Amino acid sequence: MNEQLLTGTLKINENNHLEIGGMDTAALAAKYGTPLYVYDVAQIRSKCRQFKAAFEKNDFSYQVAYASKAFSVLAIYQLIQEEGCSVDVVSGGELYTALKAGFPAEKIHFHGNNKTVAELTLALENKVGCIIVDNFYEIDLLNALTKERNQRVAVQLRTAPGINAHTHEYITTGQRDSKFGFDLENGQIDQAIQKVLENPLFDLIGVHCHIGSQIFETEAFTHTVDKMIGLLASWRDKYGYTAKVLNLGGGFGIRYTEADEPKEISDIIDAVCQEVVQKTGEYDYPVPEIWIEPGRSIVGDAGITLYETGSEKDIPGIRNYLAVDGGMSDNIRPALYDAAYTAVIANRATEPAEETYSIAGKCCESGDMLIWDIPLPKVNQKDILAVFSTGAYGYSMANNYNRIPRPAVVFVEDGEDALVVKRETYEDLIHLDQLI
Ligand SMILES: Cc1ncc(COP(=O)(O)O)c(C=O)c1O
Ligand SMILES: N[C@@H](CCCC[NH3+])C(=O)O
Repeated sequence: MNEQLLTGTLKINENNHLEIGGMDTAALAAKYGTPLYVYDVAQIRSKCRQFKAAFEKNDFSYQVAYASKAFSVLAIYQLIQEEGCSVDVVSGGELYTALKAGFPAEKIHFHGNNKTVAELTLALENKVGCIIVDNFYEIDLLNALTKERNQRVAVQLRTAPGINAHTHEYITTGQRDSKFGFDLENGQIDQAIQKVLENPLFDLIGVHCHIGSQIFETEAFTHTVDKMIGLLASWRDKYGYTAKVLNLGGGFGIRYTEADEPKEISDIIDAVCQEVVQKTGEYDYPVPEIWIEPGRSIVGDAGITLYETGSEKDIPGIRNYLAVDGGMSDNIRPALYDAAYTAVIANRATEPAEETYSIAGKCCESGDMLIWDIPLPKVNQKDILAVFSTGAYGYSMANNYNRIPRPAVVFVEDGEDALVVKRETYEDLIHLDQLI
């Protein structure tokens, strides 16, 4: 096993078991059952602190807003609050969860490309810190709602900056052909700012962009900085408007497998800050606060999923399928994006690889595969398979296909474990159903 995958508190203990947060994964599987999501709390804290420290080292005003779509449950909002970060939410449901967790409303940023009146009203009623306005329809809705309520609201305008970051085409959101934000090239962003400046109840604090997800190229971020500061300088010239905030979104890549080489958080933030200083200097523009919205890079490699191994189908000369007790119902990313993961037999972690397996889920779908062709020791039934880096967009995209209950989620830290989401029961599955 590649040692690089042992991030955070992951290690192999004296029993040759994978350990996380000081807890033996085989013991966790026995205690809570499988599939089980396990999060290394220290690693989440460390990521938040790395982002913050990088901005502080550069003497920047900033907000690190955890993009909670990556993993949105009560306990994560509590943890993010403890670490002094803000959050970004993209729906009434995420907003509700954050508020229920006691997250301070003024540190919640509300996103979405089709926010409903009910969602905007919930955001206004609770006085969220900022609404990131995505489109003309939303400007009109928010215009009407702020006037009706005579309520001032801080807004940012979301732009599609036309940066084509090198990533999977389905998760690239910053390019021009995108459903998100106002186009930068065709004048729509200028129409948008003019409309926003007309309403005295809008406090336009700045501009937002997000160029995609799982990005490794620092240049994609610095290039975005150039474009955005150019936009802000043009707005100062045309409208006499000076922004307080430049929000660069999220997208910082993590290691899923040995093939991934993510940059250090501090190196990316250093480069971004230097570029901001350089470009604002060129335009003689006041250095804005920089806000970012990391999701994956905060929780992604802090999470692992534990499965129990079950049936095996060996087709000699073709492939050896090894099925686990979960699959696309708890991690849809391989099926959706061809996302690659790697894994280890958690209860025999240092045994040498002897066979090649393809890890299948238990859903009634041929595409329900978690990992193709992974070398592992000879697997027994009821071994524990630990899949690495499942903390982002795993549980949050889990579903009940085939009426498979969603897994439990456990937080571990300093040798203590805490159940933060119960395993769904069959009773939960029919909870909303009604007989005719
Ligand atoms: C607007 C916005 N901000 C932040 C994120 C978080 O991205 P990531 O999890 O890649 O950091 C996303 C998702 O891609 C997003 O759409
Ligand atoms: N859900 C995606 C990322 C989408 C990012 C949200 N804008 C993933 O699993 O990688």
